Amino acid sequence: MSAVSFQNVSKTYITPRGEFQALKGVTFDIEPGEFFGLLGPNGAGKTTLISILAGLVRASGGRVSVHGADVQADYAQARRRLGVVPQELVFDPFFTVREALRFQSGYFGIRDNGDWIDELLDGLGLADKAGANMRQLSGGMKRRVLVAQALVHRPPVIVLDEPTAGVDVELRQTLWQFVSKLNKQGSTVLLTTHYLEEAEALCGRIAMLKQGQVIALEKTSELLRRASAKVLRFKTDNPLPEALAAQARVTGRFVQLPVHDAAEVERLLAAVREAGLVVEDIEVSKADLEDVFLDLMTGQGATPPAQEALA
Ligand SMILES: Nc1ncnc2c1ncn2[C@@H]1O[C@H](COP(=O)(O)OP(=O)(O)OP(=O)(O)O)[C@@H](O)[C@H]1O
Repeated sequence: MSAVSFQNVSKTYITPRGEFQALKGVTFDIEPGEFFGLLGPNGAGKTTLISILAGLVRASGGRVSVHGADVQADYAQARRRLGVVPQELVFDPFFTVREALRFQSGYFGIRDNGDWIDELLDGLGLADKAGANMRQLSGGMKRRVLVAQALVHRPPVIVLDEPTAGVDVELRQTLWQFVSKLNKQGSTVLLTTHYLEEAEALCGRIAMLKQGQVIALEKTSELLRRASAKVLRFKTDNPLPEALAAQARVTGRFVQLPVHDAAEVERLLAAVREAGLVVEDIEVSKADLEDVFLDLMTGQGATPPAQEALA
Protein backbone atom coordinates (compact mmCIF):
# COMPACT_ATOMS: atom_id res chain seq x y z
CA MET A 1 0.00 0.00 0.00
CA SER A 2 1.26 3.47 -0.87
CA ALA A 3 2.30 5.80 1.93
CA VAL A 4 0.53 8.69 0.18
CA SER A 5 -1.82 8.43 -2.77
CA PHE A 6 -3.12 11.38 -4.82
CA GLN A 7 -5.77 10.25 -7.32
CA ASN A 8 -7.09 12.78 -9.83
CA VAL A 9 -7.03 15.60 -7.28
CA SER A 10 -8.54 18.89 -8.36
CA LYS A 11 -9.12 22.15 -6.54
CA THR A 12 -11.12 25.13 -7.69
CA TYR A 13 -10.98 28.29 -5.60
CA ILE A 14 -13.83 30.74 -5.83
CA THR A 15 -12.33 34.21 -6.07
CA PRO A 16 -13.93 37.64 -6.52
CA ARG A 17 -12.81 37.40 -10.15
CA GLY A 18 -14.48 34.01 -10.68
CA GLU A 19 -13.32 30.43 -10.40
CA PHE A 20 -9.64 29.55 -10.35
CA GLN A 21 -8.43 26.01 -10.90
CA ALA A 22 -5.36 25.57 -8.71
CA LEU A 23 -5.07 21.78 -9.20
CA LYS A 24 -6.10 19.93 -12.35
CA GLY A 25 -6.22 16.15 -11.92
CA VAL A 26 -3.04 15.52 -9.95
CA THR A 27 -2.24 11.80 -9.71
CA PHE A 28 0.80 10.16 -8.13
CA ASP A 29 1.71 7.80 -5.30
CA ILE A 30 4.55 7.96 -2.80
CA GLU A 31 5.81 4.60 -1.58
CA PRO A 32 6.73 3.85 2.05
CA GLY A 33 10.30 4.89 2.83
CA GLU A 34 10.67 7.29 -0.11
CA PHE A 35 12.23 10.75 0.20
CA PHE A 36 10.00 12.50 -2.30
CA GLY A 37 10.32 16.03 -3.65
CA LEU A 38 7.44 18.20 -4.85
CA LEU A 39 8.77 21.08 -6.90
CA GLY A 40 7.24 23.89 -8.87
CA PRO A 41 7.35 27.65 -9.30
CA ASN A 42 5.34 30.04 -7.12
CA GLY A 43 1.65 29.42 -7.53
CA ALA A 44 2.05 25.94 -9.05
CA GLY A 45 -0.26 24.45 -6.40
CA LYS A 46 2.22 22.78 -4.02
CA THR A 47 0.82 24.28 -0.81
CA THR A 48 -2.74 23.60 -1.97
CA LEU A 49 -1.89 19.92 -2.54
CA ILE A 50 -0.19 19.61 0.85
CA SER A 51 -3.04 21.41 2.58
CA ILE A 52 -5.48 18.91 1.05
CA LEU A 53 -3.26 16.06 2.26
CA ALA A 54 -3.19 17.57 5.77
CA GLY A 55 -6.98 18.00 5.78
CA LEU A 56 -6.73 21.80 5.96
CA VAL A 57 -8.26 22.38 2.53
CA ARG A 58 -10.99 20.30 0.91
CA ALA A 59 -10.34 18.99 -2.60
CA SER A 60 -12.96 19.80 -5.24
CA GLY A 61 -12.48 16.32 -6.71
CA GLY A 62 -10.38 13.19 -6.49
CA ARG A 63 -9.09 11.12 -3.60
CA VAL A 64 -6.16 11.46 -1.21
CA SER A 65 -5.13 8.79 1.27
CA VAL A 66 -2.34 8.17 3.79
CA HIS A 67 -1.47 4.49 4.23
CA GLY A 68 -4.97 3.72 2.97
CA ALA A 69 -6.81 6.21 5.21
CA ASP A 70 -8.85 8.72 3.20
CA VAL A 71 -8.06 12.27 4.32
CA GLN A 72 -11.73 13.24 4.29
CA ALA A 73 -13.68 10.09 5.19
CA ASP A 74 -11.10 8.90 7.71
CA TYR A 75 -9.54 12.18 8.80
CA ALA A 76 -8.41 11.13 12.30
CA GLN A 77 -6.52 8.06 11.04
CA ALA A 78 -4.97 9.95 8.14
CA ARG A 79 -3.90 12.85 10.38
CA ARG A 80 -2.33 10.48 12.92
CA ARG A 81 -0.14 9.03 10.17
CA LEU A 82 1.10 12.46 9.08
CA GLY A 83 3.59 14.87 10.61
CA VAL A 84 3.10 18.18 8.87
CA VAL A 85 5.63 20.97 9.34
CA PRO A 86 3.82 24.14 8.30
CA GLN A 87 5.34 27.05 6.41
CA GLU A 88 4.16 29.64 8.89
CA LEU A 89 5.37 30.07 12.44
CA VAL A 90 2.34 29.30 14.60
CA PHE A 91 2.92 28.71 18.30
CA ASP A 92 1.53 29.29 21.75
CA PRO A 93 3.67 31.98 23.45
CA PHE A 94 2.82 30.85 26.99
CA PHE A 95 4.32 27.36 26.84
CA THR A 96 7.90 26.31 27.32
CA VAL A 97 9.33 24.16 24.53
CA ARG A 98 8.89 20.94 26.51
CA GLU A 99 5.35 21.90 27.54
CA ALA A 100 4.45 22.58 23.92
CA LEU A 101 5.68 19.12 22.96
CA ARG A 102 3.87 17.46 25.88
CA PHE A 103 0.69 19.28 24.96
CA GLN A 104 0.98 18.17 21.35
CA SER A 105 1.52 14.57 22.51
CA GLY A 106 -1.68 14.83 24.54
CA TYR A 107 -3.51 16.05 21.45
CA PHE A 108 -2.70 12.67 19.89
CA GLY A 109 -3.59 10.82 23.09
CA ILE A 110 0.02 9.87 23.85
CA ARG A 111 1.19 9.81 27.47
CA ASP A 112 4.71 9.18 28.80
CA ASN A 113 6.31 10.52 25.64
CA GLY A 114 9.35 11.88 27.51
CA ASP A 115 11.99 9.68 25.88
CA TRP A 116 10.91 10.53 22.36
CA ILE A 117 10.58 14.23 23.27
CA ASP A 118 14.18 14.13 24.57
CA GLU A 119 15.32 12.49 21.33
CA LEU A 120 13.54 15.17 19.30
CA LEU A 121 15.07 17.96 21.39
CA ASP A 122 18.54 16.43 21.00
CA GLY A 123 18.23 15.70 17.30
CA LEU A 124 16.97 19.18 16.50
CA GLY A 125 19.53 21.02 18.62
CA LEU A 126 16.91 22.16 21.15
CA ALA A 127 18.10 20.34 24.28
CA ASP A 128 19.27 23.52 26.04
CA LYS A 129 16.04 25.33 25.15
CA ALA A 130 13.65 22.76 26.68
CA GLY A 131 12.74 25.06 29.56
CA ALA A 132 12.67 28.28 27.53
CA ASN A 133 9.43 30.03 26.87
CA MET A 134 8.32 29.90 23.27
CA ARG A 135 8.16 33.69 22.99
CA GLN A 136 11.83 33.98 24.00
CA LEU A 137 13.04 31.90 21.08
CA SER A 138 14.55 33.21 17.86
CA GLY A 139 12.69 32.53 14.59
CA GLY A 140 15.08 29.69 13.75
CA MET A 141 14.58 28.04 17.13
CA LYS A 142 10.80 28.37 16.84
CA ARG A 143 11.00 26.63 13.49
CA ARG A 144 12.88 23.74 15.13
CA VAL A 145 10.09 23.45 17.70
CA LEU A 146 7.53 23.31 14.89
CA VAL A 147 9.43 20.38 13.40
CA ALA A 148 9.56 18.64 16.79
CA GLN A 149 5.81 19.27 17.27
CA ALA A 150 5.04 17.72 13.89
CA LEU A 151 7.00 14.59 14.81
CA VAL A 152 5.86 14.16 18.39
CA HIS A 153 3.45 11.30 17.56
CA ARG A 154 6.07 9.42 15.48
CA PRO A 155 4.15 9.73 12.22
CA PRO A 156 5.19 7.32 9.44
CA VAL A 157 4.86 10.13 6.87
CA ILE A 158 6.66 13.46 7.35
CA VAL A 159 5.54 16.44 5.28
CA LEU A 160 7.81 19.46 5.04
CA ASP A 161 6.42 22.49 3.23
CA GLU A 162 9.32 24.82 2.38
CA PRO A 163 10.95 24.09 5.73
CA THR A 164 14.17 25.91 4.97
CA ALA A 165 12.81 29.07 3.34
CA GLY A 166 14.75 31.91 4.93
CA VAL A 167 16.43 29.81 7.62
CA ASP A 168 20.14 29.79 8.38
CA VAL A 169 22.61 27.21 7.14
CA GLU A 170 23.03 25.64 10.56
CA LEU A 171 19.32 24.91 10.90
CA ARG A 172 19.17 23.54 7.38
CA GLN A 173 21.98 21.13 8.21
CA THR A 174 20.47 20.07 11.56
CA LEU A 175 17.08 19.57 9.98
CA TRP A 176 18.37 17.52 7.06
CA GLN A 177 20.56 15.36 9.25
CA PHE A 178 17.65 14.56 11.52
CA VAL A 179 15.06 14.03 8.80
CA SER A 180 17.50 11.88 6.78
CA LYS A 181 18.06 9.73 9.85
CA LEU A 182 14.30 9.23 10.29
CA ASN A 183 14.02 8.43 6.57
CA LYS A 184 16.78 5.79 6.87
CA GLN A 185 14.84 4.30 9.78
CA GLY A 186 11.80 3.93 7.49
CA SER A 187 9.85 7.23 7.60
CA THR A 188 8.45 8.49 4.33
CA VAL A 189 9.29 12.13 3.60
CA LEU A 190 7.44 14.54 1.31
CA LEU A 191 9.32 17.78 0.81
CA THR A 192 8.45 20.95 -1.08
CA THR A 193 11.33 23.30 -1.58
CA HIS A 194 12.56 26.16 -3.70
CA TYR A 195 16.14 25.08 -3.07
CA LEU A 196 16.72 22.74 -5.96
CA GLU A 197 20.13 21.67 -4.71
CA GLU A 198 18.36 20.40 -1.59
CA ALA A 199 15.95 18.34 -3.66
CA GLU A 200 18.83 17.05 -5.76
CA ALA A 201 20.80 16.00 -2.69
CA LEU A 202 17.93 14.50 -0.68
CA CYS A 203 15.08 13.28 -2.88
CA GLY A 204 15.04 9.90 -4.58
CA ARG A 205 12.06 10.86 -6.72
CA ILE A 206 10.56 14.16 -7.78
CA ALA A 207 7.23 15.42 -9.08
CA MET A 208 7.21 18.80 -10.80
CA LEU A 209 4.01 20.81 -10.75
CA LYS A 210 3.22 23.60 -13.17
CA GLN A 211 -0.08 25.48 -13.15
CA GLY A 212 -1.77 22.72 -11.16
CA GLN A 213 -0.57 19.80 -13.29
CA VAL A 214 2.19 17.24 -12.89
CA ILE A 215 4.60 17.84 -15.77
CA ALA A 216 7.32 15.44 -14.63
CA LEU A 217 7.38 12.50 -12.25
CA GLU A 218 10.64 10.62 -12.16
CA LYS A 219 13.58 9.39 -10.17
CA THR A 220 15.86 12.35 -9.53
CA SER A 221 18.69 10.56 -11.35
CA GLU A 222 16.44 9.93 -14.40
CA LEU A 223 15.25 13.51 -14.41
CA LEU A 224 18.82 14.71 -14.45
CA ARG A 225 19.81 12.21 -17.14
CA ARG A 226 16.82 12.65 -19.42
CA ALA A 227 15.92 16.29 -19.61
CA SER A 228 18.39 18.64 -21.24
CA ALA A 229 21.48 16.79 -20.13
CA LYS A 230 23.69 19.76 -20.96
CA VAL A 231 23.77 23.51 -20.58
CA LEU A 232 25.51 26.15 -22.64
CA ARG A 233 27.13 28.72 -20.36
CA PHE A 234 28.75 32.03 -21.19
CA LYS A 235 29.39 35.49 -19.80
CA THR A 236 28.15 38.69 -21.35
CA ASP A 237 27.58 42.31 -20.40
CA ASN A 238 24.91 42.77 -23.08
CA PRO A 239 21.17 42.26 -22.57
CA LEU A 240 19.86 39.05 -24.17
CA PRO A 241 17.38 39.20 -27.03
CA GLU A 242 13.88 38.21 -25.92
CA ALA A 243 13.84 34.75 -27.53
CA LEU A 244 16.99 33.74 -25.65
CA ALA A 245 16.05 35.46 -22.39
CA ALA A 246 12.85 33.39 -22.23
CA GLN A 247 14.83 30.14 -21.85
CA ALA A 248 17.89 31.44 -20.06
CA ARG A 249 18.93 31.41 -16.44
CA VAL A 250 20.80 34.65 -15.87
CA THR A 251 22.87 35.40 -12.76
CA GLY A 252 24.62 38.76 -13.14
CA ARG A 253 26.87 38.38 -16.20
CA PHE A 254 26.46 34.59 -16.27
CA VAL A 255 24.01 33.12 -18.76
CA GLN A 256 22.94 29.47 -18.96
CA LEU A 257 20.79 27.91 -21.67
CA PRO A 258 19.54 24.31 -21.80
CA VAL A 259 20.79 22.33 -24.81
CA HIS A 260 19.84 18.89 -26.06
CA ASP A 261 22.31 18.32 -28.90
CA ALA A 262 25.20 19.84 -30.81
CA ALA A 263 22.90 21.35 -33.45
CA GLU A 264 21.11 23.30 -30.72
CA VAL A 265 24.43 24.64 -29.41
CA GLU A 266 25.21 25.88 -32.91
CA ARG A 267 21.73 27.42 -33.29
CA LEU A 268 21.98 29.25 -29.99
CA LEU A 269 25.49 30.53 -30.69
CA ALA A 270 24.29 31.74 -34.11
CA ALA A 271 21.44 33.62 -32.37
CA VAL A 272 23.97 35.11 -29.95
CA ARG A 273 26.18 36.27 -32.83
CA GLU A 274 23.21 37.63 -34.77
CA ALA A 275 22.12 39.68 -31.74
CA GLY A 276 25.64 41.17 -31.64
CA LEU A 277 26.36 39.98 -28.09
CA VAL A 278 29.95 40.09 -26.89
CA VAL A 279 30.43 36.81 -25.03
CA GLU A 280 33.29 35.26 -23.08
CA ASP A 281 34.10 31.89 -21.50
CA ILE A 282 31.74 29.79 -23.58
CA GLU A 283 31.36 26.23 -22.28
CA VAL A 284 28.97 23.32 -22.51
CA SER A 285 28.57 21.37 -19.26
CA LYS A 286 26.35 18.95 -17.36
CA ALA A 287 22.92 20.19 -16.23
CA ASP A 288 21.93 20.30 -12.58
CA LEU A 289 18.39 20.07 -11.26
CA GLU A 290 17.89 23.81 -11.56
CA ASP A 291 18.64 23.63 -15.29
CA VAL A 292 16.21 20.73 -15.71
CA PHE A 293 13.58 22.62 -13.77
CA LEU A 294 13.97 25.74 -15.87
CA ASP A 295 13.99 23.67 -19.02
CA LEU A 296 10.70 21.98 -18.12
CA MET A 297 9.08 25.14 -16.79
CA THR A 298 9.81 27.13 -19.92
CA GLY A 299 8.34 24.29 -21.96
CA GLN A 300 11.56 23.48 -23.81
CA GLY A 301 12.43 19.83 -24.19
CA ALA A 302 9.86 18.23 -21.89
CA THR A 303 10.85 14.60 -21.45
CA PRO A 304 8.62 11.78 -22.79
CA PRO A 305 7.20 10.84 -19.36
CA ALA A 306 6.45 14.49 -18.76
CA GLN A 307 4.40 14.61 -21.92
CA GLU A 308 2.54 11.47 -20.87
CA ALA A 309 1.80 13.08 -17.52
CA LEU A 310 0.28 16.04 -19.33
CA ALA A 311 -2.06 13.88 -21.43
N1 LIG B 1 -7.56 30.52 -0.67
C1 LIG B 1 -7.31 30.80 -1.96
N2 LIG B 1 -8.21 31.46 -2.71
C2 LIG B 1 -7.99 31.75 -4.01
N3 LIG B 1 -6.85 31.37 -4.67
C3 LIG B 1 -5.92 30.71 -3.97
C4 LIG B 1 -6.10 30.39 -2.57
N4 LIG B 1 -4.99 29.71 -2.16
C5 LIG B 1 -4.17 29.63 -3.22
N5 LIG B 1 -4.71 30.23 -4.31
C6 LIG B 1 -4.13 30.30 -5.66
O1 LIG B 1 -3.87 28.99 -6.12
C7 LIG B 1 -2.63 28.91 -6.81
C8 LIG B 1 -1.73 27.89 -6.16
O2 LIG B 1 -1.30 28.39 -4.91
P1 LIG B 1 -0.36 27.55 -3.93
O3 LIG B 1 -0.12 28.37 -2.71
O4 LIG B 1 -0.90 26.19 -3.76
O5 LIG B 1 0.97 27.46 -4.81
P2 LIG B 1 2.44 27.07 -4.39
O6 LIG B 1 2.94 26.19 -5.49
O7 LIG B 1 2.45 26.52 -3.03
O8 LIG B 1 3.20 28.46 -4.42
P3 LIG B 1 4.33 29.03 -3.43
O9 LIG B 1 5.58 28.34 -3.85
O10 LIG B 1 4.31 30.48 -3.76
O11 LIG B 1 3.91 28.73 -2.02
C9 LIG B 1 -2.06 30.33 -6.80
O12 LIG B 1 -2.38 30.96 -8.01
C10 LIG B 1 -2.78 31.00 -5.64
O13 LIG B 1 -2.93 32.38 -5.86
